[in-house]
Amino acid sequence: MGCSASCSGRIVHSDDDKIKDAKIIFVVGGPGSGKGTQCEKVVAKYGYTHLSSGDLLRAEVASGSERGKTLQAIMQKGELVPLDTVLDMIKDAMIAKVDVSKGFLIDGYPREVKQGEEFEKKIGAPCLLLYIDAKGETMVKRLMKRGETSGRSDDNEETIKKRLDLYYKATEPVIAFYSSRGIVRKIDSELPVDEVFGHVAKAIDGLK
Ligand SMILES: Nc1ncnc2c1ncn2[C@@H]1O[C@H](COP(=O)(O)OP(=O)(O)O)[C@@H](O)[C@H]1O
Ligand SMILES: Nc1ncnc2c1ncn2[C@H]1C[C@H](O)[C@@H](COP(=O)(O)OP(=O)(O)O)O1
Ligand SMILES: [Mg+2]
Repeated sequence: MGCSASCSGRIVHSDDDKIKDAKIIFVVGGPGSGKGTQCEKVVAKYGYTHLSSGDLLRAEVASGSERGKTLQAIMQKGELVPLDTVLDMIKDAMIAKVDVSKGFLIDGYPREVKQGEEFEKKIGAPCLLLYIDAKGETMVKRLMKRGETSGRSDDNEETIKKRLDLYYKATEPVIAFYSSRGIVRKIDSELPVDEVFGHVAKAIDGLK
């Protein structure tokens, strides 16, 4: 299903089939928990493709497009951008890389259960969810520090508080949703970066 014979008679898999069959890892955790930090290390060790929804959105903002301006206003308030926007961006980015990718780290998505459901309808199922867990006060401290140099308009005290509240309300239920499927690995991100990565690597090595 979903395959078609090309003119030469070879079986051709559509882009949709290829991304559906890719190895997909969701990386979920609060703002400042260390998702991006760990993803970089996974890329270095395993060669997976790192797709951060936040980075994709910030690239759109940086392009100066009309859509980028709308997105910027939402992100500055610490709110979630519309589901379709972020899912389309992720899907396009996956299609662009699927032929050369060993697997995908989807960082910062899903941010709510509905995003997970739509991802599975339009793309495919994850084989692992890395739950990067840190205390609220740790996340705030890290983000305030990151804000000194990040240039991110959402790394300020007021927006950080809103992002954290939204994380607890909307994103934590994502973890319960996937726990029942047995694919969640909880990673203690209070530890030093390399120790955190030791646990991340163990979770990835446990994949078939
Ligand atoms: N295990 C850790 N210990 C101390 N600081 C960390 C750790 N992981 C990340 N950080 C720092 O916390 C900040 C947020 O990390 P980042 O990876 O950008 O988080 P996220 O992508 O989840 O928002 C960064 O400045 C990073 O250097
Ligand atoms: N999956 C998603 N759905 C809706 N909005 C998203 C999103 N991912 C990112 N955004 C928007 C809202 C976030 O507050 C902002 C920054 O996201 P991020 O870079 O993933 O933050 P962080 O890495 O600090 O957790 O971008
Ligand atoms: Mg990040």
